[in-house]
Amino acid sequence: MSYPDPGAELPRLCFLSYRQIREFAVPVIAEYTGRAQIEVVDGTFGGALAIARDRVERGLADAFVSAGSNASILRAGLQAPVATIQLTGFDILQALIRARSIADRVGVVMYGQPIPELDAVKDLLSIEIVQHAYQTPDDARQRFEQLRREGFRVIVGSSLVVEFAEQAGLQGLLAYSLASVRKGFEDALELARVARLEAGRYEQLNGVLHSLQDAVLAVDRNHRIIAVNPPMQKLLERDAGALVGRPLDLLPPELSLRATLDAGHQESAGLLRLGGSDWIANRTAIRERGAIVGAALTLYEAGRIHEADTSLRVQQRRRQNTARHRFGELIGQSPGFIRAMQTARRYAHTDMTVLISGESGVGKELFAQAIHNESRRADRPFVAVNCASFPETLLESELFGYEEGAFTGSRRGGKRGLFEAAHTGTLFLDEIGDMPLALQSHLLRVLQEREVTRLGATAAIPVDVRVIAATHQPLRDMVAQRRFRQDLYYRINTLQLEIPALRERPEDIPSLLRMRVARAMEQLGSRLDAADLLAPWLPRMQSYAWPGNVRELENISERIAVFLMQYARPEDVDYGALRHDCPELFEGGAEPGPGDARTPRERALEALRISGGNRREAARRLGVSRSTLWRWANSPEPPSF
Ligand SMILES: Nc1ncnc2c1ncn2[C@@H]1O[C@H](COP(=O)(O)OP(=O)(O)OP(=O)(O)O)[C@@H](O)[C@H]1O
Repeated sequence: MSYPDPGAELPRLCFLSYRQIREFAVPVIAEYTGRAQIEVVDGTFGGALAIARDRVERGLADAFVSAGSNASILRAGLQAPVATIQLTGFDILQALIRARSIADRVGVVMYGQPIPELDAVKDLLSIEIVQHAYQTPDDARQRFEQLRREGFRVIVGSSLVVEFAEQAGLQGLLAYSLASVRKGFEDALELARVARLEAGRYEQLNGVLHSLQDAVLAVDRNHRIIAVNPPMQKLLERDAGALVGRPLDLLPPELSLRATLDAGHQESAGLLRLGGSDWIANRTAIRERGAIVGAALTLYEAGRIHEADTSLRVQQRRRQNTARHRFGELIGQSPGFIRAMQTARRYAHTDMTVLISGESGVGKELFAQAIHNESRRADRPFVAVNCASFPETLLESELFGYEEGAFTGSRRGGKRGLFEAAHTGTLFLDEIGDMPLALQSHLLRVLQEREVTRLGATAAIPVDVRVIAATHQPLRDMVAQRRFRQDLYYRINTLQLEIPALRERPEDIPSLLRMRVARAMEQLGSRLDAADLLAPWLPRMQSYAWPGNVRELENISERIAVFLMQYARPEDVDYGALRHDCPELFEGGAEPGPGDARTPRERALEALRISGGNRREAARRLGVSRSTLWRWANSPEPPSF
């Protein structure tokens, strides 16, 4: 017995037979040197199938060659190609001619069915021929014994029968011809070639199956497992050997593919719990020419989908939902501003809802971004929405998303809302006071339950979002007027942050102006020094009310930069001429007139004098709060900048 080299490139054939045909085939086997590796195995005593299975399991044979009953047994019991050495009528004729020279009574015992043509041959050869067919080796022996008892001395037959004859001292003649043996080997070679092609294809598919992170299992139409990849083996805590070929019923009922196999029922994104984890399950029917021949189950760990979802959201955030500003970029040294910064920094380290209040343009969004960027959510999305800039219905679908078909014109596949987009990050709700009352109830529900239900959907999606809201309106007054829901007010008002108006912190004006004018001049290509040039205007700027706060200051800074561009040298600047470019700075009323260079303290004292000491009136005249008026009036020195 010779074992072929498993790494060989040549097709590997396994020739399983009884001794007679084995010995007879030796010259044919020799012809295949260089074309195939042939292992010759003794298949006597019904052990052929066990040997063949072993070769299949160890991957040592691409195809098998055998004859008679052995071939039938292999075909029935082996998941591998089997070529049969077929007897032809010509083979039998040749054997009978040889037999005629020895005796005039010849017995024929063959595997399978009796050969009808033998009766015609009998007359032709003018000898007595009695034929029997057998199905099993025992059957073969009985048929042989019967002929022996009947006095037949020469028996033509299969390898097994020839062996019986020799053991009994009779003349046995093998019915096979070398041509039939050769044909058997040729068939086996062709089967091996096709099997290798299929194995290659299978290996590729198997490689794909094995490289998948998802757990995959497939069954044939008889509910037997035909494929199972490593993640599925791990999940089931059994290796492939213990699963492949076994009925699916042995596994937990959650994995059943019965409905898919029986009725073609497909399932996508079903949820099941197994091994202590949640899994998303897909069930698909495997069809061949329309008929269901098997089914496959794919499981994705729900946690992984979450991760993928988060990373997708993070990527999207990189594109659009990013907070750019940090505390380090905020300009301001006034006590009020520094207090606000310190408070905001403390808030950044919590996960609580913050309500930022302050006039328009004071920097509420800037603070919200800085809080986000200093929080543990810094590398997660920051999504900002201005509640005042959407009509009610649109704002609702923007915030909460909608399901496909939720309303006429809704997008296919639906749309996720900003709450979902901000998942794991921060949602900045600007101008929350402008949110319609009906929507306020919806928002409150989402904040309390920490899950959103898209419009038109039934299932809620859990969201982990920190909310920062901002308002320029007095929300408390709005609650009293029933324009803002009290319960929502208390829900979002957990941490309060008040950003003082710019006129209440004139100390911040010079640095903000210098910074903005310098940046604008640089962009315009001017080499003049903004800081020096601005100095003569500063008292005026500090006494101006800045109703648009820092946003207005930025706007005026740009106009100043354009104004200064017309001068080549600092000494040429006509300071009074700015009145034409920035008339608001030079308007009268409570504001200082043109050329007014008074300090805030002087202005506060003057206003108090005019108002007869009435602080409320003086503050109103100056456009500042009473506390600012008090601070200005009590500042010993003009504010430094
Ligand atoms: N302390 C600061 N330092 C630097 N820039 C600032 C500062 N405060 C505000 N800004 C700038 O002023 C502009 C207005 O700020 P922001 O949009 O944050 O104000 P807001 O209070 O949210 O306004 P609105 O209420 O109108 O939405 C922005 O360009 C911002 O960069």
